[in-house]
Amino acid sequence: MDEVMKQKVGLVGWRGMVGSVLMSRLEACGDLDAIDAYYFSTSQGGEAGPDGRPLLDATDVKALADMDIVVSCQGGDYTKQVITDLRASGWDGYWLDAASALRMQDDSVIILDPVNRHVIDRALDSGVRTYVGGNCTVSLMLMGLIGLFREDLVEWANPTTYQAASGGGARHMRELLQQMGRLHNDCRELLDDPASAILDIDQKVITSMQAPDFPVECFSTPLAGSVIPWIDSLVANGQTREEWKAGAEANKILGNTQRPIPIDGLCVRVGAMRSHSQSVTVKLKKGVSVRALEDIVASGNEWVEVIENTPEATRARLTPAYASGSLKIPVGRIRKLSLGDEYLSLFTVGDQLLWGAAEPLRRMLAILVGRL
Ligand SMILES: NC(=O)C1=CN([C@@H]2O[C@H](COP(=O)(O)OP(=O)(O)OC[C@H]3O[C@@H](n4cnc5c(N)ncnc54)[C@H](OP(=O)(O)O)[C@@H]3O)[C@@H](O)[C@H]2O)C=CC1
Ligand SMILES: N[C@@H](CC(=O)OP(=O)(O)O)C(=O)O
Repeated sequence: MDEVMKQKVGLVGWRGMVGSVLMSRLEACGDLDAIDAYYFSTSQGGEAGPDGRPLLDATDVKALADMDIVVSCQGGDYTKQVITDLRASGWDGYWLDAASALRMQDDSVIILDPVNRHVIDRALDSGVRTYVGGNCTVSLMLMGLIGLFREDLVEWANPTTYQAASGGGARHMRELLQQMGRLHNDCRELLDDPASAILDIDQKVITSMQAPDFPVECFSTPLAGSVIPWIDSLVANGQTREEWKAGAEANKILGNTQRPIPIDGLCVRVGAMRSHSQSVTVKLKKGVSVRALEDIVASGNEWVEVIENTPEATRARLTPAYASGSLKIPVGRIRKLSLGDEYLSLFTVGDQLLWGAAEPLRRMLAILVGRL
């Protein structure tokens, strides 16, 4: 029997942070064996790639056009640099992208198949060729809350996020740790002395944070021991781009083109490493018991874990420390607000490099090669 021809898949950005997570998932899930992988680089063309063959030049449109599928984790500037010429060359392969550049275009679909497989399948049937991973916070919110959206219970949602340093990229993660180390170092002597006064230690921390040589090149301000209630640029009405994405992207993912659900809130950077958390107030369309709501949330997908609303369970399993490095989507603190029976409060966490970036791409590739 003839062996089925494997599709040629160009991997761009595979050695970056998101790309590395994607590569390890492709390997762990056996997807690499199902494709004919070609490795590209914007800076190391010609050097040996991970498969021993020379890396292809990621800006070479002819080399890209030889692929059936291109998966890019290289960033939006790269996408903008090549996509127009690539499409203009007549290439009608599938472009899968982690960057936001093409997300809101009419001819692209935002991929999060446990949430919108129906949207993806419809797009594939109608010949759509561009599939883009969603913003990490948006994807993680929908992974946790999709049960509520499916039951048509959400009148509006108001998330407040607690976003990890990894959302800014690898350099930001390093800077957070440098800041933590600097704070510890500057108060170490007092900290080691059990008789020292806590306010003296605290003064050392304040002085350290405010020192002109405190490392703030990436965040522009201390994050360790602090929070930053601003992510990305200003768009309009005082909203940041990260906040704008919540409503715009979530409704596109859900396929709510006619009647978008209002989703807006505040995005905050905190000193977590790679898992984003968010506290969401949901205005329900009708009063439903907490017990029933827990079941509905749990039914969202196989990765959701409903966490009992107790201090023990919350501390053990509703934290970045628990979710990081896994596909788990814990959802907890599920309770009604004293504002009324239709006001639901909950908290959810997820690894922003997995469901927030690499995993939707891996799964879309698996869909395209018939593995999912
Ligand atoms: N960070 C995040 O949380 C998310 C990021 N994204 C998207 O993914 C894009 C890539 O993000 P991210 O993975 O964080 O970016 P990285 O900076 O980690 O990697 C991007 C590229 O930098 C080049 N590079 C240069 N020096 C090195 C080095 N020493 N080690 C590894 N790579 C190096 C590589 O390209 P080359 O081989 O061509 O030189 C690599 O593909 C973002 O621009 C964004 O659009 C999407 C969702 C979340
Ligand atoms: N902006 C996100 C990370 C990110 O890359 O988002 P996007 O894929 O929408 O550009 C964060 O800072 O946490």
